[in-house]
Amino acid sequence: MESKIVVPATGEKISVDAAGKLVVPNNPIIPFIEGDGIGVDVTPAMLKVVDAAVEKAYKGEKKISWMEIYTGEKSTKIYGDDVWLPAETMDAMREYHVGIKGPLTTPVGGGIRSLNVALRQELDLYVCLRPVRYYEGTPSPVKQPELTDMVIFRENAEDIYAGIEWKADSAEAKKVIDFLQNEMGVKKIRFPENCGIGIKPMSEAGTKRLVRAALEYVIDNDRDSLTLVHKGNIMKFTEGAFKDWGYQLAREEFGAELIDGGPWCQFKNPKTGKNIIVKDVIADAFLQQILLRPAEYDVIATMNLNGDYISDALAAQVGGIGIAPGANIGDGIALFEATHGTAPKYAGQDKVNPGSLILSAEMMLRYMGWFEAADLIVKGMEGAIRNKTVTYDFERLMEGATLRKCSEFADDMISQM
Ligand SMILES: NC(=O)C1=CN([C@@H]2O[C@H](COP(=O)(O)OP(=O)(O)OC[C@H]3O[C@@H](n4cnc5c(N)ncnc54)[C@H](OP(=O)(O)O)[C@@H]3O)[C@@H](O)[C@H]2O)C=CC1
Ligand SMILES: O=C(O)CCC(=O)C(=O)O
Ligand SMILES: [Mg+2]
Repeated sequence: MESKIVVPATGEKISVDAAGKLVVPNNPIIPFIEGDGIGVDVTPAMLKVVDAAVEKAYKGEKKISWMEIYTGEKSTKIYGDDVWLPAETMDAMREYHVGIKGPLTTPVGGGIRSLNVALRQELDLYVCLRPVRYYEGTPSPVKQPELTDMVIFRENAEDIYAGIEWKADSAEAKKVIDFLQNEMGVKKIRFPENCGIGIKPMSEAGTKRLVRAALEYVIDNDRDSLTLVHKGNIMKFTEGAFKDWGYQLAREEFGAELIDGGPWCQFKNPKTGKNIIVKDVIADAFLQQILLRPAEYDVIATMNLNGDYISDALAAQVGGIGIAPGANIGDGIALFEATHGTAPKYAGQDKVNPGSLILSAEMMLRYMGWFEAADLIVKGMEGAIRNKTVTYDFERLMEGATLRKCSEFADDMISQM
C-alpha cells in the first residue's frame, strides 16, 4: 500500500540506546493521531500549546516536527473503507518511539473492537499511567479536592478489557461453554443457553512488570506508598494472584519486609531513605475510601478494567476528565493520550476542554526530558484556571468564570506561561 504519511522535511528520529535509554535530538519528529469526535478540537489546541511552550523554554534551540499518522475514522477516509489501523501507523510508532493521540471511537456491542486497546496491545504499551492531581480553583464535587494526589498504574495488556469474548449463540461461545461443562466439570453457568462468554487472562509476568514499573516510579519520585487495588476475594486466581504476585515482587526485588506478619510490607527508598509502604485494598472498598480518605492513597497499581473505572472516578474528584492526562508506556516506546473519549455530541464545536490532551503532552515532554517546557505547560494551566477563563465544563460549576472556547483556552494557557 502506498504510504500516506508525510515525513517532515526537517527533524530527526528519537532513538533508544543499548541501555534502553531514550535519546532525544533537539528537533525530534513526533507522530500524532488527531483522533475521532472532539479530536479535531483538542488536538490542534494541544499542538499549539506545546509548540508555544517549547519555543518559550528553548528559544528555537529545540523544536518538535509533528508528523500526522492515522487511525480511526480519518484513516478510513485516507486509506479506504475498512482500514482503521494501518500497518504504517504501527510501524511509525515503533520507529519514532514517542507519539501522542486524540481519542478514538469504539462502538458498543457490535462493530470494530477498540483501536485504543489494539494500539496498546500490539505495541505492548503495558503501563497506562494516569496521574491525578488538583489544580487550585478547579470546581470539584468534594470538600477538600487538594487531598487527592494519586498516580494510577493501570495494567494495559491483560484482563477482560482485552476483549477475548464470544457472542451468545455463536458456534465459538457454544464450543467454549461445552468445553467448560464437559471437560472442566463447570456446573456454575446459570443459563448456558444463549449465553455470551469472556476470558480474563492475568499472568505473573504481566503483573510483575506493571508492579515493578510502579515501584520504580515510587522510588524515583520519592512517593510514600504503593497500593494494589484488586477484587481478589472473588476472582481468586486472577485478581487475587495479581495481589500475591505484587507483594512477592516487592519482597523479592525490592527487599520489602512484612509489617506485623503481612501481607502489607515496607522497604526504604534506596535513593532517599524514606519508608515506602506496599499495601492492598479491595476495589469496592477503595472506591469509597478515595472519597472519604483520599490522603491515604498515593501510587496505585491495578488491573485493566479496575484502572479504567478508577481513572474516571478519580478524575471527577479533582474536576473531571476534561483535564485528566494519561500515557501508555512500554519498553522504549510511549503513546500519550487523554483519559476521556470522543464526546461525539461536542465534536467540531470548538467547545470542550483541551486540558486532558495538553497535560498528556506535558507528560510526554517530561518523558523526553524537556522539563522546562513541561513546567511552562503546568504554569499555563494553573494561570488559566486561577483567572477563571475556562471551558464550559468548568464554567458551569465556577462562580464568576468567563466561558472560553477550546481554542481560546489554549491561547489563555499560552498567555499565562
Ligand atoms: N482512550 C480513548 O480514546 C477513549 C475512547 N473512548 C470512546 O469515546 C466514545 C465516547 O465515550 P463516552 O462514554 O461518551 O465518554 P467521553 O469521555 O467521550 O465523554 C463523556 C462525557 O465526559 C465529558 N467530557 C469528555 N471529554 C471532555 C472534554 N475534553 N472536556 C470536557 N468534558 C469532557 C462530557 O461530559 P458532559 O456531557 O457532562 O459535558 C462527555 O459527555 C466511545 O466510543 C468510547 O469507546 C472512551 C474513553 C477513552
Ligand atoms: O477504547 C475505548 O473505547 C475506551 C478506552 C477507555 O475508556 C480508556 O482507556 O480509559
Ligand atoms: Mg476509560
